[in-house]
Amino acid sequence: MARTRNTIPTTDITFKQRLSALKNLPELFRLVWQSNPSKTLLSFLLRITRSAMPVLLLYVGKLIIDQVVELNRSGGSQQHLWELVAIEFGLAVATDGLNRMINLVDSLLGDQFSNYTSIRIMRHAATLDLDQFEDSVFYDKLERARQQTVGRTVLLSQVMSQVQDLISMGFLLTGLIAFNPWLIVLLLVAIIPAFLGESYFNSQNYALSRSQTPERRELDYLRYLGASDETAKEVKIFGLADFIIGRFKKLSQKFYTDNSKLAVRRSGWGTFFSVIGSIGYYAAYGFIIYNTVTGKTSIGGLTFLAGSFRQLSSLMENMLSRFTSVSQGAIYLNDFIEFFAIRPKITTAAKPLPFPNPIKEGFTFENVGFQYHNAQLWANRHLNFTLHTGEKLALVGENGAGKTTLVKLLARLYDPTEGRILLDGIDLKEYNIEELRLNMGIIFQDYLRYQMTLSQNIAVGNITEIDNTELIHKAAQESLADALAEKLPGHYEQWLGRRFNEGIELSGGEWQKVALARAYMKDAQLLILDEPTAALDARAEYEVFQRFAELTKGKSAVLISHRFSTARLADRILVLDKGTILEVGSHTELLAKNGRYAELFKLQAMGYQ
Ligand SMILES: Nc1ncnc2c1ncn2[C@@H]1O[C@H](COP(=O)(O)OP(=O)(O)OP(=O)(O)O)[C@@H](O)[C@H]1O
Repeated sequence: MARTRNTIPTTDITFKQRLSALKNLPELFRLVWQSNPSKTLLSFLLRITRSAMPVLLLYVGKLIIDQVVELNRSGGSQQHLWELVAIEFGLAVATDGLNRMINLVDSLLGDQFSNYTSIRIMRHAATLDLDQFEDSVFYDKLERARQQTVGRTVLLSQVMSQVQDLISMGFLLTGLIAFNPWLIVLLLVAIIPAFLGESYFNSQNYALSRSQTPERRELDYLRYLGASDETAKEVKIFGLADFIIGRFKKLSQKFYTDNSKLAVRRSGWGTFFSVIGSIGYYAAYGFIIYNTVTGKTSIGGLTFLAGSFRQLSSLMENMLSRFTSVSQGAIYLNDFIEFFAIRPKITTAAKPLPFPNPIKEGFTFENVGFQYHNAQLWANRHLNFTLHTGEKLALVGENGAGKTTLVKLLARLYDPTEGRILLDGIDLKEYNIEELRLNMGIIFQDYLRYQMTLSQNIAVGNITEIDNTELIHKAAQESLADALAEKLPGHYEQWLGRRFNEGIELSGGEWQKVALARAYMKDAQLLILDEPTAALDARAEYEVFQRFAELTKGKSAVLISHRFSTARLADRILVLDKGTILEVGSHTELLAKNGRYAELFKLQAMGYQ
């Protein structure tokens, strides 16, 4: 499906939006706490202790200098001086130790947090509807939520550092205010322009990166097309390398140009603001020196105040620039939170009915219509028929006639846009959805080729039976995949596909037999095979259907096939055209009718003559 371009605003993100994004931080803390409460607490305690260190070090430094000056001037015992030096040494060692512990705890916590959120994303994604995945706006959101796993870990340690610096500042400010409150004004003058600049450029960065999401996805796709085992064959045969590389170059160059323009502007303004910051610092420094020279402050006081001012200004600068990235991270967090706020529309009723076992009447389509999200045309319309218990129904029709969509509706991968589907006279929506799917064995034409072992590939049909070797072997026998298992060096434990080292690639027909075995893993009441034999050779197809007929005796089945040799085996055939039912009947009835079915059947038969 062609994805529409996401309508992302490329305008600036205002300061207000930035502030309001901070409301996401409690949610971040909640998630961090959930991923590991004890490490979160430890990190917090370590940071609080660490935040007292700068002011303590400066203060002890002041006492040392004043003591040295005093001893120089009037002599006396040096004991107190050396005690102070020992304290400063202890503080310096403790600061270093705390830094290392904070880094360690943060990185361990970050890893756990990242795993925890990745698992939450997968869990939530598993609850969502198929059509939500097919919606490009949703897809972009999912992509950003996924990409931001690392970003969120960084955000976490930034927020923690912010808290730590804030407390450090509180300590330092107390000292500075006690000396002269005007120094605070100088501090603000030095810092605020830099903050506004940072804030502006960060919002530009965010808007740019957001607007680039669809292109970034295309770049990833091109990277995959250009260098992957799955695509190599077609890329070679069609000589697509230059085409793909050309498109990649064009897109990546555009990315580079947009990003570099912004980076250059940012760097220019950054230099300007840092000069302003230096002016503010030296003005304050001069003021303190003047006070020292005129005897209002001791030399120890000079080092303490100058040190405090320098540290405060760098802390404040750090905090303010970190604020912009924290708020930016918080805005990104929106995507994450919004992703979790998406609720599936296809759900189980509040008081679901148990799935009937056995099914008495069957599935009845009552004027069912379905239109895909963003599609102009209806994929199915005015469907009225009953799939009776024990009946084998074949769906035939040209490409795009709506056959696969019809079975997706049966499995409630989508709900009808109009009309309803009844099971034993009751709306399908009233039944437990998990039970419904448990009672259906479906193999789609685009089934997955899991890069796993043969036995796992079969077991996915009923994953709760993954350790039931007997059942897996039986399913393989029924789908003719057992001969394949014998042939493979690792038999049922043979790794399939080429992605991993010991993997062996299968032929299309062999894969299909493996996929078919999945349908036999469950004792399903309804079997749906969507073009199950397209890749099988004539003998295999004949055998598969012989067995299928035996194995599904008394069960309902829906077969989608373009091969009339397959379709004719069904009790009844539904001929679909542009989503609606054109003809219904058995093979003989439809031939006698001499309509579309007869026409297509004769066309195919002619091909064999
Ligand atoms: N995920 C989708 N989003 C939008 N439109 C879709 C989607 N899947 C199918 N369609 C459209 O719905 C119509 C019916 O598709 P469907 O896959 O049901 O046809 P089909 O009869 O199974 O075709 P085929 O024989 O080619 O497998 C087609 O026009 C197709 O373009």
